Amino acid sequence: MSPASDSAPIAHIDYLDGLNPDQRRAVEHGQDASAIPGPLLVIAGAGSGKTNTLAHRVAHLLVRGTDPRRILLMTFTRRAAAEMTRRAEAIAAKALGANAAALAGGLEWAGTFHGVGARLLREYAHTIGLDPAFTIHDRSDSADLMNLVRHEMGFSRTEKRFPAKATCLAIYSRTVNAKAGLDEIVVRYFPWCASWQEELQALFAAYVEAKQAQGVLDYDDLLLWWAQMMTVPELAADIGARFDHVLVDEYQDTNGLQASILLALKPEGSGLTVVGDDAQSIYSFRSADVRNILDFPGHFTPPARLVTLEQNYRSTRPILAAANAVIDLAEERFTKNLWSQRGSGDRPSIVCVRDETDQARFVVERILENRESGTLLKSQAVLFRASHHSGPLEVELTSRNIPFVKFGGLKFLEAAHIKDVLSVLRFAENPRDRIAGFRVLQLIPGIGPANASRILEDMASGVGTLPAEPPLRVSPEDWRPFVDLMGGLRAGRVAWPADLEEARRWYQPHLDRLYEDASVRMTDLVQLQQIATGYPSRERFLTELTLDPPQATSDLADAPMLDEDYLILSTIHSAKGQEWKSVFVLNTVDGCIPSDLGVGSKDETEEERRLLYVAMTRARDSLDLIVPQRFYTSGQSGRGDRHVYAGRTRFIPDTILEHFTMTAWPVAEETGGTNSPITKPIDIGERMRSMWAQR
Ligand SMILES: Nc1ncnc2c1ncn2[C@@H]1O[C@H](COP(=O)(O)OP(=O)(O)OP(=O)(O)O)[C@@H](O)[C@H]1O
Repeated sequence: MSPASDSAPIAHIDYLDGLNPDQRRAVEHGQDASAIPGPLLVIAGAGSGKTNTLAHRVAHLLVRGTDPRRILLMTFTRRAAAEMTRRAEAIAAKALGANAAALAGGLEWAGTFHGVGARLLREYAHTIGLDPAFTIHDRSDSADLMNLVRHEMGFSRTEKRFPAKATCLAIYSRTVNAKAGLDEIVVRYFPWCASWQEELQALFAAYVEAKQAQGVLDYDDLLLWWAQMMTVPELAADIGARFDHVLVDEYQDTNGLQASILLALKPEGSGLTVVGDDAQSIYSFRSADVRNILDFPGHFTPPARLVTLEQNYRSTRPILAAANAVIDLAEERFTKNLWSQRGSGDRPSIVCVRDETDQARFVVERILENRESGTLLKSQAVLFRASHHSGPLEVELTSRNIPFVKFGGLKFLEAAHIKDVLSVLRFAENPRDRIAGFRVLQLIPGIGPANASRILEDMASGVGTLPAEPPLRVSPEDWRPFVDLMGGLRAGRVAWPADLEEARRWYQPHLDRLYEDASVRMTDLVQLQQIATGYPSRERFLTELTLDPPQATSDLADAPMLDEDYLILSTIHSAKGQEWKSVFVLNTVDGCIPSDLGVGSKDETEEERRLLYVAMTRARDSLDLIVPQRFYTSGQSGRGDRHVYAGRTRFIPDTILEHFTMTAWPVAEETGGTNSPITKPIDIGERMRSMWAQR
């Protein structure tokens, strides 16, 4: 098998016409070979058409006759998978015309690593000793179970404070995802927990046992179990043989486990395509390892073919030049400098403002000006490092009646009433799931933690069903409807999604009793029901909602709301893969980017630099980086105007300032000061220094 020659003349194929030569090389990789092609790594710089290229590659495979069911496509979010599928199928359908019926059934193996893992584990459950009805714990459920085990082992009563449940879970998760030893992870990332290593080891062993006894898997398990399954040669061969092509998007944000799964699926790399940009690797806190992408070619003999996409279609030249200057200061990377044909435009601005209140006022003013001159709110985005950075802006937007949607940080599924109803369904799906059962039982008047524990223990050691007679201190009127509901849900008395309606009806009186704002919460539950209609079964609903919860208020909105115009607020992490005409970055100061928490090690600092790069490369035409000069410190009442001064981010040192325009806001007249016609600050400091310059 010989890979397509890079110099081969490009044949005319209509649907590939819009691609540039590099994109086309990636799309057509291996098409001349009679066998499945060898591995391909596409390094796609920001805005270079990664999504476009991957969608065309999948479409091209379909057009050339690959069975869609034999394509495994893994993306970072389920939403990205859906979008990629839609685009690939549309391109292929257009190319195939009347023959497009062959696509029916579609790309059924498109999803996230976790989602695909969950599906394979259910299919192979019997072979690997797993209950196929396992339920999946989200992070907060996992932390609750960790806490329960921690408590049962007596660690919560130790004299010296044992690490909190969230820390325990973070240590556990890092260790398994990075495929590293506990000692290594503790010493490197959690040195203050070093004296607890033995206890942590015992805790994690008990946590794993508890999960198995209850038939639950946490997020990490979906990868861990899958990776373990792939170490059995017969299973690895069987699963690998189901797919001719395995394509992975955003490869820079995969972790060691994901890489090992991929290599086990396709040890020779045949049919393997991974796409990513090492300069945009920003998820190491989830154990993503930029080395995965850097080391990918060398896993194979001969090494994977490398195609690099460097033409940026998104940003104007000055924006790209500034972003290039920022990432140029980074250490190791594949990506060379991106270039753009998108004419000239303004250089990005660094806007100094007094504080966060002025920052919010500045942003709102500019956004409204942009709207006046024809840029929809939807084409503008405000990005920030941490969800809480947008607080003052949200206040300003609300008071001025400007609609906005916030990505990242919305905790719809963590709201108590949503969790209550989902727990009812989960408990029905898997009566061994103690965390779900513990939550649901305590909704019933008269049942507290001790009573709930006892009922669950009796269930675990007995027949596995709820007792028909009410437990002590519980009235039959409260108990019987619950037993009846659970029995019905277990037996599948009504079809999905009507069982969610049943659960909600049972929950209604409890909601009214437990919450003052029951009617507001009810609206959320109605929304949950609406979301449910999009899933084929209860199991798929629970699995996918847990794995890829709605990210933003817009994910939950009704269709009419989506037609309206609204501003986008987003954490930089959640802005990944998106683009807007006009982008504002809040708090471009040291302490925010890089975050105080992100400057422990050189690797962490490098990742913060990439975060700024990701933020900057989201902009098409205009980019404002805002630098508040001072921040009010909270929690210090009675001392008046307490604040700290902040400096411009270290990632934009003086040496690259030539790529930016420096401005200040408000200009003097707006502060009620002088009526100076000067709108840009004069560098008096420079004049002072030049007085002493050697001549
Ligand atoms: N061959 C092409 N010709 C014209 N425009 C293109 C081409 N390829 C991609 N584009 C446009 O470039 C922009 C960026 O594409 P896309 O979102 O696929 O980039 P990306 O590589 O995924 O970016 P990032 O990694 O920064 O999120 C889009 O507006 C897309 O329509």
